[in-house]
Amino acid sequence: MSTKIGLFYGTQTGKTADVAEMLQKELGEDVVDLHDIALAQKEDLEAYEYLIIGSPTWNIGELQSDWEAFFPELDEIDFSGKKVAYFGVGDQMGYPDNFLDAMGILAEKISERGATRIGDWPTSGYEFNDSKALENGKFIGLGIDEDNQSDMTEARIKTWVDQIKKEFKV
Ligand SMILES: Cc1cc2nc3c(=O)[nH]c(=O)nc-3n(C[C@H](O)[C@H](O)[C@H](O)COP(=O)(O)O)c2cc1C
Repeated sequence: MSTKIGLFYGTQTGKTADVAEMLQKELGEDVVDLHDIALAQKEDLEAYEYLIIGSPTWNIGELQSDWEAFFPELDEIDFSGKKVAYFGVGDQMGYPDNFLDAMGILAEKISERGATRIGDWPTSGYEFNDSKALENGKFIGLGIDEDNQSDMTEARIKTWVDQIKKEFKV
């Protein structure tokens, strides 16, 4: 089992890939392996005890298409004993009723398969109506909005990385 963190992301127009790279830089290139889910196999996820999962939301409340294609395979992975953190990329002004839904859809499935979730994130500083990524009044992972709040991305990443470092104990 690798002691590194496996970061798996999907992206349509590159924004989630950019955020994935920023997270890797902040956590350390020797600590994080980046994987585009479009090219990943289930064995790639199985190899890590610590995972970060990232997806933008597309088509009003849907997973990004490569995550959608991979989604049935999640049912074949045993996530018990794995710690998983999530980040979502979305547009709170354009899609206020479905902000970051994909992050919630992935976390629900992966938690169902036995994973321990880390990396909750406050909703203050965002304006939206509803999201599938909410639990007990918090986001279940980091929320990034490159369409409306790109100036906040760097600080959000820094704060979240400090937090998950402690929660992962890396
Ligand atoms: C047709 C369309 C539908 C979208 N639907 C949502 C949505 O339901 N919720 C959301 O938060 N963002 C939504 N977005 C915004 C994207 O998630 C956002 O632009 C994101 O940065 C794209 O990431 P990517 O470049 O990694 O694909 C949508 C964008 C488009 C163009």
